[in-house]
Amino acid sequence: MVDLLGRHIYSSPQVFLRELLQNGRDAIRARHDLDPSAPAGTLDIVPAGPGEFRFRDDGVGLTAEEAAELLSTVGRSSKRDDILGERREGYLGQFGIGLLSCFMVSDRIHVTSRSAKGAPAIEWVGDASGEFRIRELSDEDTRALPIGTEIVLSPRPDDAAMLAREQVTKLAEHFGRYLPVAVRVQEEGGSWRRVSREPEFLAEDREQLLAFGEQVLGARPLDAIRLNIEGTQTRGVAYVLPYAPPPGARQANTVYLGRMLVSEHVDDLLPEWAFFVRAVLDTTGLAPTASRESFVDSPALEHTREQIGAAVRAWILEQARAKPWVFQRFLGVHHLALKAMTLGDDEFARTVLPWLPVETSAGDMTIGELAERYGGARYTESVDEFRQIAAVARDGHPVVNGGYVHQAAIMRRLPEVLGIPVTRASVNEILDDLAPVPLDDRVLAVELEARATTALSDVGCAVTTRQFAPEELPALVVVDPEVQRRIDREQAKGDIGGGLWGGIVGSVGDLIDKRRATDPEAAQAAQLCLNWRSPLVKRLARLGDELVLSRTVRLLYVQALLASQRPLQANDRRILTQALGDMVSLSAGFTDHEGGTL
Ligand SMILES: Nc1ncnc2c1ncn2[C@@H]1O[C@H](COP(=O)(O)OP(=O)(O)OP(=O)(O)O)[C@@H](O)[C@H]1O
Repeated sequence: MVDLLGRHIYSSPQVFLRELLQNGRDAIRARHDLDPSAPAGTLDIVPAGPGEFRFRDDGVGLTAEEAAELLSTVGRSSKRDDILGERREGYLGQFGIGLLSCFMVSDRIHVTSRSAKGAPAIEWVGDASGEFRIRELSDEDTRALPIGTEIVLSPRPDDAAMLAREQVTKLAEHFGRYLPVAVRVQEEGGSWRRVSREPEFLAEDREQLLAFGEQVLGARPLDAIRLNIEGTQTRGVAYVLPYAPPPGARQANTVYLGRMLVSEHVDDLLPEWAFFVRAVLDTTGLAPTASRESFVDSPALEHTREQIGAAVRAWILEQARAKPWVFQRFLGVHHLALKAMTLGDDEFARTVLPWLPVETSAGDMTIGELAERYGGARYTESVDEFRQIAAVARDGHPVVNGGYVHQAAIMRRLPEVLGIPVTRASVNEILDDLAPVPLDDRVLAVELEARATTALSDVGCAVTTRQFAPEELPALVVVDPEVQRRIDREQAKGDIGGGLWGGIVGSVGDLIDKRRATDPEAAQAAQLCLNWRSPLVKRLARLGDELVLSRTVRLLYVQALLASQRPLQANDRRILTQALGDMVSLSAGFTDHEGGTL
């Protein structure tokens, strides 16, 4: 029996105290059902020390007949509706096995009980081998006993610590601190220490509620959302975490059943997306499993989960509408969760999206501000594209960086959800977007393009000239995303060498080459665009010295690569070093071809 309980039903012998607390609390409840004027109810625990462990309640007690039926038969319970087989409302027990958990810490269970129904008191003794005996006490002995039940356990030497004061006090607090009856543990000198109290997580006072949240989370919560799900009589609070939980961390919600602790790690009571809150709840309408450490998956549980989700969602909407400062703090910590929520929920998206900040080429702003100021938006699919485009995007048409997690998907939803027109900005369009060189300068510019393209012939980069702001930016490198991918693949091919991967990567590259042969525009995809507004570029166009022009163009190319925040490849670094060396030699008037790099 002990083995069965310990290994298959209960996770730890500690639960014996939970089962005793629960039986005591149910007995008090049953006495009140019989007699509403009965005392409020007390559970007294005398830890084992010099004497034995005693647990006393002033509940309904047991008659000889009840004890024989209920205590001596596994699975018999007075708290179950025998016709429906369901737990009776207001009671915690239902399975008829709880008392047996005491065999995990003691070989013998000794029960003395006097029933509120007026029968003679009884003594019931059961031992772990399955033997039990029961006897009725004399009238005199019955009169000497208070109404209620006392359970005495004699610890096995191995389990002595489990029944001693320190551990018993800890367990009584752990499981029973919020029971709606007085739970007391006897101190060394004989006085009583009360461990039960009103649940802080149901406190009316907000400050008290937040102070308790701080104890639960180890840091002050961003806010406390009160929960009250009437359908399953579930009440409590959801604390908004002030930090982002580690990815993949399981939810850890604390749940009480009829104010008795079920678990501090319930992970299926909240919707999955609500990982940024931690709930502390009391329920009476959900059914526990036999181990009493989680809840049975049922429509009631599903309903509760949905209702909690709705409350958390309503809280977010309320902050977005009425408390922008709280919403900003929330966003700072949980923006990923929030973005994910807007993808699947239109109504939520409609309210929250205007408040969501985005990075644009005209600075950070919210989607609402973007729509108000510019009437619409352009966005990129990647951070890389954004960097290239942002450098030259005109003020009237800012571009949103869609490269962050969920951002591009959110941008695509704006027309449908908020009616804001949105277009995808692509690198290919940038050059078309830029102003052409003035007519008077065209000839000079075309000449410069040809000379500069020759200077960069080894890197395969065509050069164009356009006008754009700011004039301090002399050049831009514009790389078609497909070309960028190809460059990366070539790089990978070089790194990997032959072998299987080299072969696969190589054949993908070949496919692209074939496409390019039939698509002349694609071949032009990587370009260096010189800024005709830059005084440096204009001077360069009038420069007669081909060598200085070539080295300057190569330096501008590397500088433009750096400006687009792309890491330099080995070849780019070689160009930089060589061009710098050459420039130093040239400015020193050094023209000897033998020793230098010229
Ligand atoms: N302290 C007590 N006072 C009065 N009756 C009790 C007491 N403890 C147990 N009983 C009776 O014995 C029955 C069996 O108790 P047990 O703890 O084995 O199961 P349970 O409380 O009914 O259900 P569960 O296994 O879910 O705890 C109870 O239904 C109750 O009627």
